[in-house]
Amino acid sequence: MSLESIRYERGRLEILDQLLLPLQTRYVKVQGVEDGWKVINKMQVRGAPAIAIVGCLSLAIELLKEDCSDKKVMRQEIEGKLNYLVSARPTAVNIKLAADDLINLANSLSADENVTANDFKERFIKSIENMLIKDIEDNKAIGKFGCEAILSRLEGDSHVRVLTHCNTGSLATAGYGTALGVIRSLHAAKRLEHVYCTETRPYNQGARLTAYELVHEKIPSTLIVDSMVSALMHARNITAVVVGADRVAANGDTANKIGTYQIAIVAKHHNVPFYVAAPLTSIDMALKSGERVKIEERPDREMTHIGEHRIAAPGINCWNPSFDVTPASLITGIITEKGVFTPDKLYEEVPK
Ligand SMILES: CSC[C@@H](O)[C@@H](O)C(=O)COP(=O)(O)O
Repeated sequence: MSLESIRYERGRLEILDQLLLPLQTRYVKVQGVEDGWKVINKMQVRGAPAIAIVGCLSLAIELLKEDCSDKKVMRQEIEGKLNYLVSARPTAVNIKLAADDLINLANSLSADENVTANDFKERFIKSIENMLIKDIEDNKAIGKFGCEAILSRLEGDSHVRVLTHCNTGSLATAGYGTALGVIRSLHAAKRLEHVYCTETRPYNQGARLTAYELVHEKIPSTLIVDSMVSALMHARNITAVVVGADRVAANGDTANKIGTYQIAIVAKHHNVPFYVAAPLTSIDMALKSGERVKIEERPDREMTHIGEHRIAAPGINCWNPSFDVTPASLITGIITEKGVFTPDKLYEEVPK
């Protein structure tokens, strides 16, 4: 069974505390929007799709407890709470797009005279709950399309060696994963020889989370530190790089975990195809290019310490941007649940 980052049943939400992994497995209760904001902001739950789903589910939990018979009041509260949740982390677009959709839904339910306050609440909560199912379905489709795209470039039935960065698996989504879903699909098709995952400093999503998932799934894998990527491509004949995304602009520029950009440059140099695997909910068509993506800067402590242990010289200044933007020109294809798009065709071909 794959790892479960989000446990939900109506009225009850728990998330696997990713700050404690891989050494401790502890679920944290999310009792409403305030808790939702905190677990996202502290990165107890992280990964663009998981952030959106947990944020919205925290609202579902809160709404269920409330006894409100005025649809207009409910609509107004919903909008305020969603905007608050979006502010927990700024770079991933999924939660913003989900919030926009939910605000539209709340507006139309509120305006519809045939909808009672109870119907409003029920339909609104149901729509949030559906995100869990849809995310897994989308990830499986991403896995299939990505697997086909990578294999289509090969001659015969040779096996592939893939490099990935950060964590894009079950822990970052409702299940299955995006880039890690592609890797899972290659493995299921018995065409994966090996996957290499980067440590992903400073928060170590690769060493702590991806490595944990790969070991758990018994997928043949090796951990490297971020500065080994060039050496790996030179020495190990990598077939493809697959990474996730926090926000893909309309021209294909992609914001993802810090370090993605330099991997894309190295891949270009070594003629290794570089894929971004992301659901359509990670594509921000309102943003022309990656130039204006707001890049979250995280506390120095993530760099200076590992756990409670200080590793950096006291007094040193730190710069800790959590994401970078890979230009579209370095990206071979964007793998979505609707197929694989080259960045230059993204805007015109992706179903709106
Ligand atoms: C399917 S997760 C895609 C991205 O969100 C992932 O690659 C990433 O950058 C996660 O960053 P994080 O800071 O851990 O939330």
